[in-house]
Amino acid sequence: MASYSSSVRLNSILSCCSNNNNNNNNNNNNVSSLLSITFHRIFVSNVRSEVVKPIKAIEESRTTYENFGIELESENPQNDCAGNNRLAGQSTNILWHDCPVGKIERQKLLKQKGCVIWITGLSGSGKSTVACALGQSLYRKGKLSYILDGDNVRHGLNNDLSFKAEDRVENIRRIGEVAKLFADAGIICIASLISPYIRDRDACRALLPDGDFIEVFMDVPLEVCEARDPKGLYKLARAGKIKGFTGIDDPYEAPLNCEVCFYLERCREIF
Ligand SMILES: Nc1ncnc2c1ncn2[C@@H]1O[C@H](COP(=O)(O)OS(=O)(=O)O)[C@@H](OP(=O)(O)O)[C@H]1O
Ligand SMILES: Nc1ncnc2c1ncn2[C@@H]1O[C@H](COP(=O)(O)OP(=O)(O)O)[C@@H](O)[C@H]1O
Repeated sequence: MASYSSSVRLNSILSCCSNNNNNNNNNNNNVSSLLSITFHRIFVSNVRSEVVKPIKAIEESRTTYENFGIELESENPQNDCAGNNRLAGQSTNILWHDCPVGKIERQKLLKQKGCVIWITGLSGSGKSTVACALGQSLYRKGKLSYILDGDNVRHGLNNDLSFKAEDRVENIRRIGEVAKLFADAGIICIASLISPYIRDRDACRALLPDGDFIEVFMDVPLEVCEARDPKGLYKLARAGKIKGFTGIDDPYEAPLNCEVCFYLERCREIF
């Protein structure tokens, strides 16, 4: 059995993330090579999601839920449990403050291109495993990356959020914003979370320049994830002890046009 990390080959990720030219060259141009190397089991699609709306990270503009086109369905959709309005941006009379040292300078310093690699899939599909393998390989190549793992972020920043639909939306929104900051810092940000809704993932994509958001789908069937069940959560969900578990009694919307798809058959070749 090959180790997870040794099976990762990242030359294309590095070429995608390296900053040899400063013309903001689209990472998308390199995406094919990018993750085609990551694992032998990668399939690459060059087609970007049609769902993506052309909302871009215009620094002067605020990000609001309206940008995301999100309609929450709770009784008081605009209020979170603390009674705060989460729908509309609450910060008014604010102006963006620019610094002479920006993303381009930071990227030059780090000799890499900041971007977001967004790994989505069911619980147990292998998101964290792939995220760690990528992180290790990048580290060995001298590239600075940081993993935002859904489970881990819920221990801190997002520990006020449940798994209800509106809280998952907020979870993804916050992690999307944090990931964007990491990318702006010039860091290769690996976000690994279930992120079950297409619209939320596309909203995160729309925060970044074209090509800087690489969506990776762990296309592993529910039966396989359930058989793995490393944390025993599927068993609890089947027993009705966890309500609203993704794939059991909560939805998962598979990507329509992600950049990279890990198929189970290919996974078997390695593991
Ligand atoms: N109800 C329910 N549904 C799905 N997952 C659950 C649930 N309750 C707890 N967990 C554990 O939380 C981890 C998923 O957190 P995420 O932040 O990635 O979820 S989400 O993106 O907001 O849907 C997930 O971790 P992973 O197995 O790494 O995916 C689970 O361990
Ligand atoms: N390709 C694979 N083949 C077999 N087992 C795997 C594979 N990838 C991950 N695993 C195992 O599956 C379980 C879930 O992996 P993990 O990365 O924690 O998934 P997730 O983060 O999506 O919940 C772990 O026990 C891990 O060792």
